[in-house]
Amino acid sequence: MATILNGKELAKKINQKTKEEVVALTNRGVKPGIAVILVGEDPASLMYTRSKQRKADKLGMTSVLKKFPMDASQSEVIEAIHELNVDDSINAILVQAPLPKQISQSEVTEAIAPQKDVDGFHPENLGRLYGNEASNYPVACTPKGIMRILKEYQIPTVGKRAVIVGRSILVGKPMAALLLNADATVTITTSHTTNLAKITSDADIIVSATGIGHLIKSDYIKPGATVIDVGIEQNSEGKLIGDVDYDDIFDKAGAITPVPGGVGPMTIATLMSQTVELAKWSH
Ligand SMILES: Nc1nc2c(c(=O)[nH]1)N[C@@H](CN(C=O)c1ccc(C(=O)N[C@@H](CCC(=O)O)C(=O)O)cc1)CN2
Repeated sequence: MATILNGKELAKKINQKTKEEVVALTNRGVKPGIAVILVGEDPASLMYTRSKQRKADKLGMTSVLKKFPMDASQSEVIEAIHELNVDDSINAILVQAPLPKQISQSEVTEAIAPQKDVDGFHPENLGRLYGNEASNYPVACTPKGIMRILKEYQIPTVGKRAVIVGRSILVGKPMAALLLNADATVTITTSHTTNLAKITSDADIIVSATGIGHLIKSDYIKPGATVIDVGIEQNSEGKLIGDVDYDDIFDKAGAITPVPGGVGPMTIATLMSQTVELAKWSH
């Protein structure tokens, strides 16, 4: 039977610490501030941006939401980013993904000042991550949150085989760098990889981030493997499911993150704690 890696509980602990740090910083005249840019009306994105704002408010930070219609131009969005880049009350800026087709994720990301790039997607910050620089730069929140889960549950990475399914800038690529920096042997695959099950069943740690519901079944894992599920979608019955067929692998895996309550809450908790770090580094 697998150990359940409870991201929701760990996120609560991290949020409590973040709250204390916000109080301490605010008393020193530095109130951390986050700005979220949302383009369009995608229901999931609306929910996530609201939840980021609510959490920031609850933790005592300044929070700003800049909403643009679905047909907004890239230059309008970049203009808003330039204003936030020079706004001293804002330490962290993020543009909610996915974006409509007329807007390039990489161009808007590059417009964000690297020292305010709380998502860690700016090429300068990705370069620092791949260069394994020691500290003081932001890292993508979902992979950083996953590393915190591994640490909390004392899951070793040194010398272990890790297989990542998905190669996005949001999860797959930064996850690979973090695991490499933690001395794991890393393979990046995608849902198109030939003989995917053969590769994943060699892994001590699997991180799946494809958005394909129940892709990872028991024949994809080796006994005792740690399985991290980043996928999230609603099935035909309206139930939230992940990339991993939880019931199918439960007796075979060593540890597993549930959906919901695993990686998702850690993404938001890491976003908040990283906003505080950016505020500290800026002073
Ligand atoms: N600019 C960014 N865009 C997106 C990111 C990101 O890190 N930066 N990640 C995802 C969406 N996301 C945050 O933005 C996110 C997704 C899921 C959760 C979460 O807590 N999920 C819950 C379930 C919630 C539900 O009821 O639907 C869980 O897993 O328990 C938080 C944040 C894409 N865009």
